[in-house]
Amino acid sequence: MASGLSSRVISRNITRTIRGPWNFVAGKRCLPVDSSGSMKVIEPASGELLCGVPISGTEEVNRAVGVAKGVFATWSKLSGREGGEKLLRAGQIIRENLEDISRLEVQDTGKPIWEARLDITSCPDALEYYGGLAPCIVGQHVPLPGGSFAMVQKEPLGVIGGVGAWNFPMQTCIWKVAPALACGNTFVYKPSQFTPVTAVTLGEVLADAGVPDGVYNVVQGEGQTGAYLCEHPDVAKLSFTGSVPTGTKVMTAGAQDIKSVTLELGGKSPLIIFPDADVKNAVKATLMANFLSQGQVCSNGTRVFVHRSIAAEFLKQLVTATEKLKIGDPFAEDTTVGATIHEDHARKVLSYVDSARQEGATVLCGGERVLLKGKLAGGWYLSPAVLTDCRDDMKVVQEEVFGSVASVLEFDTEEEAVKRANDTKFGLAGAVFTKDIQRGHRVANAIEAGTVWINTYNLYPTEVPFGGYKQSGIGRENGLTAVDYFTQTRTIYVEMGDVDCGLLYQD
Ligand SMILES: NC(=O)C1=CN([C@@H]2O[C@H](COP(=O)(O)OP(=O)(O)OC[C@H]3O[C@@H](n4cnc5c(N)ncnc54)[C@H](O)[C@@H]3O)[C@@H](O)[C@H]2O)C=CC1
Ligand SMILES: C[N+](C)(C)CCCC(=O)O
Repeated sequence: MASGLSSRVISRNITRTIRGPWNFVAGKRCLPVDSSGSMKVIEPASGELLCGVPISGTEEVNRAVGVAKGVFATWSKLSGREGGEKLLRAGQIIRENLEDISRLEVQDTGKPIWEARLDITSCPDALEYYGGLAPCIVGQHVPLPGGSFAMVQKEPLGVIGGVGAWNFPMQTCIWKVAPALACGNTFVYKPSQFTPVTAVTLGEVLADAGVPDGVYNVVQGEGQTGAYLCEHPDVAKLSFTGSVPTGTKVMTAGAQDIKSVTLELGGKSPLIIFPDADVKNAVKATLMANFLSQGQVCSNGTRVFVHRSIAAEFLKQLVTATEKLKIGDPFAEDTTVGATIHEDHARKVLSYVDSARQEGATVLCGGERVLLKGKLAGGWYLSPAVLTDCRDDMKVVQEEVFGSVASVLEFDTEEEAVKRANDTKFGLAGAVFTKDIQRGHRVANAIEAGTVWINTYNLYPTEVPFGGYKQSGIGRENGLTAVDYFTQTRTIYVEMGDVDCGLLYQD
């Protein structure tokens, strides 16, 4: 049979406007069967109502999990090539609709359109990677004494419950769904209440790609809906992205039924710049490490350790580059800073700048609300902040701000920089900037984090694992490693001789 990839006859049923219904169960958009009210979703760019979304109750979560459980037997029995081909096709559909989906993501998140295009491009990257990998998810044959042998099988877990954050809505969802489905699992996902849109778009994409109804489902709601999903006895595994306090709750819920749990949590990552570094590249990386998506990125390198000998020059270049960032309409092609997700979060980010000032930091630029005109007047636009005169014990240096606030700290020796870099409860990421290859590797190996970049920042190709040390999480997403987190191992022992039971049996 011809591969779906060579065929251009794929129907396109993607909803391109902000329009409900917002649940996706059994292969179509639908209303929840029970609901405890409606969420008002605000468009970050304007502060105006984007849509109202009914909150799914226990009955709806039961329905979605039941549907996913019902189709598990069919989906998990497909060969890797049959299932994988559908994921490849889904990737192709997203590529062909990239602009429309990116625009939905901008409306939902307030991030600049050029960034949304990059985020959405990473979605087919993941679908294609795991679609291609699916036929290679195989077990082992283990020869044993006397001609006996064992088959070690990689088996899916069952229904996966996914809960996501608001900063990378579709990417976060697909990083979970693509490997989970490639391993033969089915899925129920609850997006963040702030960004309900593109998880539903993914349902339409997968349906168009021929993924059977019920393999992927979406329920909507706040923490309570997430909790129902995590506590559901028929959910085999939980995969969560969000804050540490909620991650703790998800893990606690999982503990009740001994569910496997993957957690992608927060960070307070170090970016260490040595005197031999290329300063322009270090400045570019510092922008990437702090100001993408309005600073709302878990892996951000918000503790910028700069060697004292180059600190003045580095700060000069960093402030110049930061002041050139263009705050504006997220849909404008030249905008580099869009809207913060919502007012409460913006106020929290600004409160960190205030606390830094009170503790003695100097704000070299930014850290203020910028009022835009017309339709954008209600959005919360914050100017990216660069802080100096920082100390390790300041609140802004200790806690995850999740906003555009870079704290610059000076250091004298490599040993000191590494020690201070690791003095945190988090361990998601880090980076080292140097032209000295030995030092680069030595420091990268000493940083206690799941990802360390040498001479760059915030790149996460699908091919490489991503996840945290310490309180930044458990488990890994992406790469071959993700397969281990969405499968379980069954050993079948085949006896080829007589049963040897020692002295137990006497002829
Ligand atoms: N990956 C990361 O590092 C992220 C960190 N954050 C941090 O968390 C702060 C709060 O942001 P939120 O979106 O409110 O993050 P959150 O961790 O509260 O929520 C993340 C997701 O978990 C759901 N949830 C909440 N309570 C739950 C429960 N008991 N059981 C299951 N699911 C539950 C939420 O509805 C949402 O979908 C941010 O200001 C930021 O500091 C937020 C998003 C991502
Ligand atoms: C990989 N990344 C950083 C784009 C998204 C990971 C989760 C997060 O920031 O919430």
